[in-house]
Amino acid sequence: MASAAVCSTKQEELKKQQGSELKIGEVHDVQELQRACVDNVPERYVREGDDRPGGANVCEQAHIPVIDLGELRRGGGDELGRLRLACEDWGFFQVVNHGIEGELLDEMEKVAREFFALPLEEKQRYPMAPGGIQGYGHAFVFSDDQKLDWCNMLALGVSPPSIRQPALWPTTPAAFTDTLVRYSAKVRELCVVLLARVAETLGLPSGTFEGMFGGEAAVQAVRMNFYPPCPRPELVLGLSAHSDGSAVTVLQQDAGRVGLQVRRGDAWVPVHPVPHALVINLGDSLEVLTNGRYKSVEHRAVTNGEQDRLSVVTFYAPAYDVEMGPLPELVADGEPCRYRRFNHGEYSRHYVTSKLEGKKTLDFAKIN
Ligand SMILES: O=C(O)CCC(=O)C(=O)O
Ligand SMILES: [Fe+2]
Repeated sequence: MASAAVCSTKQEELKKQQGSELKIGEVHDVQELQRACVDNVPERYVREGDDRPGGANVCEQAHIPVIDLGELRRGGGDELGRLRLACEDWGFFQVVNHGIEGELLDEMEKVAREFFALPLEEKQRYPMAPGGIQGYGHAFVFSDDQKLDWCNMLALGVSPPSIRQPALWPTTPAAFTDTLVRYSAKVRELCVVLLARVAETLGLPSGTFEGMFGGEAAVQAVRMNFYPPCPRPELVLGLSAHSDGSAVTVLQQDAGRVGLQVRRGDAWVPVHPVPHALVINLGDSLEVLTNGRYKSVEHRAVTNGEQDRLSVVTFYAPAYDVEMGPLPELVADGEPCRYRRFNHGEYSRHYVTSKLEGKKTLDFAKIN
């Protein structure tokens, strides 16, 4: 769900039915492949041409901006101006002084790592249905000729309660649920603050997004991505290039392990983790609401031969029944309206039933 695109329970049932008809072929558990000490990767993981990582189009010189949320709170310097630039120019930035204690981030990382370290049979007690989006497995696989990502995932709907599937929440490690609940509450607060500041950068009242997202009904989902070391990292992707369907995404990653890359023109810019900073990116929903003033930006994950990597990713989006479309304030005189109006649940459904393929899913909303 490179989005808040977790289905409601009803949608989830629908997908399960669809899933039983999907022919997705053999999808290996990549940790098991890695444990088996294979020195090559199955053909379905091997990418071609531009889709391969590395090479001349990786730009080591550029870095996504770092925004100091403490400074923003104090109204110091021109941090709001820097945030505007980060949204306009990058769609990606890291936040420091974000108000979430490092200890809680560490706890979240610990329980997620403990989960992925469990034996396969234990993790398979929380299976993601073929074509499904919640549970342990591989999301976004819909056909047997589709390339696969070198990644295991645990994806869970967090909020509102109607999207939670408690049977898919691991009971081992014992602290998992409590930690995720505490973590998610803090991350949600951060999303609200960020969206308030983003509204200000657009000259809108700070409550604009929160007001229209449906309060408690706003959708929050989490995906934990675990990338084991890969014997042929130059051939595979950890996660295919995509934009997130969310309004805003909060990504926590291991200190010192680089894997996330952000599209910038024809180049890919690696994100070097700042300890205890969180990576923020704007998703498709915000692109639509801002009539393209701020764009969701493509990103992907690459693997390496030596170290595993974990990311804990929260997607925050409007409630499913919210009517989407560019905000009238952002369709300036003479400027065309670039996106049609649609229901957010409809977009979510479209997103989670499409494979990850750059920004293709957003064609759904674009007016040519
Ligand atoms: O693992 C990463 O760094 C990327 C994860 C991501 O983009 C996602 O889960 O949507
Ligand atoms: Fe993503």
